[in-house]
Amino acid sequence: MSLNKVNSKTDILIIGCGCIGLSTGIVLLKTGKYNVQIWSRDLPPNTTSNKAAALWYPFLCNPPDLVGKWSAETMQYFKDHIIGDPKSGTLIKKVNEIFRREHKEDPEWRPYVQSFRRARKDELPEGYVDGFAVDDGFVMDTDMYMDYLVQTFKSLGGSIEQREVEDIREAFVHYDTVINCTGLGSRELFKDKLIYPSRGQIIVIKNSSERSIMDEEDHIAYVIPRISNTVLGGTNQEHDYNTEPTKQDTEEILKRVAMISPRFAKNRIEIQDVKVGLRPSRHEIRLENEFFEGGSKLVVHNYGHGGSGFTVSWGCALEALRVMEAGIPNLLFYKKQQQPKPQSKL
Ligand SMILES: Cc1cc2nc3c(=O)[nH]c(=O)nc-3n(C[C@H](O)[C@H](O)[C@H](O)COP(=O)(O)OP(=O)(O)OC[C@H]3O[C@@H](n4cnc5c(N)ncnc54)[C@H](O)[C@@H]3O)c2cc1C
Ligand SMILES: N=C(N)NCCCC(=O)C(=O)O
Repeated sequence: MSLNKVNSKTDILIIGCGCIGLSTGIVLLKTGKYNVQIWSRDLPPNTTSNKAAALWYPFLCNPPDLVGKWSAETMQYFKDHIIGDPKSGTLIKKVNEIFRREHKEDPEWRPYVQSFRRARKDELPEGYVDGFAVDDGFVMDTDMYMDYLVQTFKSLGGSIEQREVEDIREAFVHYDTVINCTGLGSRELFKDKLIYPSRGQIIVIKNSSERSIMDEEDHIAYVIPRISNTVLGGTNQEHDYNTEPTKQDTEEILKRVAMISPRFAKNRIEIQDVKVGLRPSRHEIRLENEFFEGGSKLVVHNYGHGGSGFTVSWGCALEALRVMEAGIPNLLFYKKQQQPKPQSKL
């Protein structure tokens, strides 16, 4: 009994076309063992992923040890396969996280990131006494990067269909193995009430700046320079589903950013755009197998990346491949179990 196979490759469906679904699809296609199709209700640029800042730096995401491992693997993957390609919209940019109070503890992901160091005094704006630094951090011009992922996925033979899945059994009609990269959509599709929105608003401006700088100690303030513009942020309103920007949040963000980067206090800021995204927040990333229909169908869950989807994307994609390949033999076993027993001749 074999799985759905065409041209001796196993057919896999991915639900979701955000940074997680696309990264996972690319990793599967690069093995040469799978035909991969994506079904997704929204396509770039209309995904949460497209609303991200985005830079490499763990944030609002757990569990800490795995996020550290997957963040480091993602940084290495970017260095090996992406940053050198100008079409990717990525740039190496030092990042500083700064604190108004002394911060004795290093971040939990420190053991995984060799380039981590403490900030120098000259990197701290007035009123800040401590900080972290990652000199080989990098940023993504999000829409450019998302288009790059779509093009890479398609160039490897992947196909994308705009299609909402209301019941996972729709997918099982055509596929034995499905990878769930629906982010916040898992709240409905898999009735996972542990995943909820954390609303983030950002401002896109013309000015650029030489580094990414963030204060996330008591509130959120960040400046993230990109190729074509700079992102100022942000907010983190849990269980808030409002996807419309508010004037109040814009004013709050500008006030907070002026404190971490005085140049924004002095210069007139030319706002190009204001965006809102709902981070898929969960107490921890769900990256595991779940069997359905008596074990004859496999769903690999890969969702709940909170404020770090881009930062852990490739580490999680590689883990999803490993988890899926550990699950498929059981699928075959269950399918064999369900085959009708040959009638005895006696
Ligand atoms: C303001 C803001 C700034 C951020 N900045 C950063 C940053 O600097 N660095 C970083 O690492 N992360 C950042 N993030 C977090 C990052 O954006 C998310 O972690 C990431 O986008 C999650 O990716 P995803 O693919 O899981 O989700 P999504 O991008 O939401 O993709 C989910 C996909 O599944 C589809 N889908 C859902 N349900 C169904 C269904 N039933 N049927 C079919 N399709 C379905 C959706 O249409 C969508 O295509 C930021 C987030 C926000 C809001
Ligand atoms: N430590 C961070 N990554 N914060 C700054 C980037 C924005 C972000 O991740 C979000 O708003 O979710």
